[in-house]
Amino acid sequence: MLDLAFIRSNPDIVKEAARVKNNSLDIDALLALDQQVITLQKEVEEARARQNQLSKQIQQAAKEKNTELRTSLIADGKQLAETIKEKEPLLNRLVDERYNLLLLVPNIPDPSVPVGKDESENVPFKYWGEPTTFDFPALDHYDLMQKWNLVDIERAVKVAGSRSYVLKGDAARLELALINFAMDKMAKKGFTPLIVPSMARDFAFIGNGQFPKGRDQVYEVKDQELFLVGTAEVSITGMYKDEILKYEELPLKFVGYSPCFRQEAGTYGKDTRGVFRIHQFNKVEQYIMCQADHQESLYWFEQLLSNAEELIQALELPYRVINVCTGDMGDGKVGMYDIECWIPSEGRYRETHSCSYLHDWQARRANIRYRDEDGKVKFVHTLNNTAIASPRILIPLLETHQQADGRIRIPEALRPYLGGQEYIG
Ligand SMILES: Nc1ncnc2c1ncn2[C@@H]1O[C@H](COS(=O)(=O)NC(=O)[C@@H](N)CO)[C@@H](O)[C@H]1O
Repeated sequence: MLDLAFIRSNPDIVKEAARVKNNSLDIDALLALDQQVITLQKEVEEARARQNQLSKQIQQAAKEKNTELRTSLIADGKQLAETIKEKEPLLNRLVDERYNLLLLVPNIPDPSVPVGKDESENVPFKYWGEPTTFDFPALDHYDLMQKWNLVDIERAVKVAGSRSYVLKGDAARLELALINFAMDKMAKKGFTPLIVPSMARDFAFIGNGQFPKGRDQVYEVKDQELFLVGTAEVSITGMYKDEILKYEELPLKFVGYSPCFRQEAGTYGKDTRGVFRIHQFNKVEQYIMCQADHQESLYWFEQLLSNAEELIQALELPYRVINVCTGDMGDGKVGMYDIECWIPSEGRYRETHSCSYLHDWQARRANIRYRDEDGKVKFVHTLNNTAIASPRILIPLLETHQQADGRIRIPEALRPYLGGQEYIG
């Protein structure tokens, strides 16, 4: 959410942000509604002030035994009370309506963000490692997993329907190794490990930005006022709702693990083979709350990116980093880099990590503030990036490290988490 004062004084900037983000919100309609609220607010306040004045005059008239004046003042008071009774519910309804529209206002993308309509206009700007080639017939991740009995999709689908999977044997151990590896690495960098709830109340989704717009992607726990998170980011934002932190506490650095659940509405028929796009997965999430300063946010944005790069390099996976364009970045972001790992069987890079900074767009929605060194209360800035998301990361991992004899080499960095094991198969 943006500061209403900012929207009032910069309608064109906000309209341009909506345009480049394919956001259809009518900013003029929001501002017209805002004007209605301001006018009505003034009328109700003036009526209240008049009421206070009247009650003093009525007391005065009573003191002076001026019955005639007192009677007419009381009649005025009744008239005023009627006016307030009629205007107040309307004012409250319009304030709610305005709030619901404010939730749909996009953040302003940084000037460095490429303007584009969709992911085809994202801009790759960094490559690491050469795309893997093989001098033997290489298998894709699903064939590899079946070869080594690492997955059972049929039985998972029996239990949970489409886009489900069972990780078996070394794949199950590999996922846990990756999660521990990521948590350890991030903890060593001073990020506080968290294992957060995967069920959260609606205010956490509103605060994080998944509600109201992305509600169709979220599973609901029936009759419980609870929803399943698609990322630990939601739970962490919700944890700090309505709090006022001290600037000395900032930056808060979390590495949060949670099972993640996504309806993947609108992706019917896309990425249906294997475990690329599924309803439930596990993710280790980097999350930062820092002081409300653009340079501070940029610093942590770069830090979160390089943390993820370090992890991927340790897994020896070729990747590239792309600057996500306005049409693909979503409402809340100021800037967003995706990391895409090379998938040999597809002969292309595919997203495995997503790194964003949002200034105070989330913090304003979740009302997370801090008292700065001058004692001024401000909304914090928030940022997030994937550390590891599995099983998607298993796809480049298994494919890239398959050997001519069919076995899969385990990168050095993971071996301590697998009892020193060097190969799968
Ligand atoms: N449906 C899915 N199936 C498997 N993996 C997924 C799915 N959705 C997202 N992911 C993984 O989770 C990563 C982060 O998801 S994201 O929506 O892009 N971004 C976030 O959730 C942010 N909180 C940063 O992690 C993706 O890059 C991808 O690796």
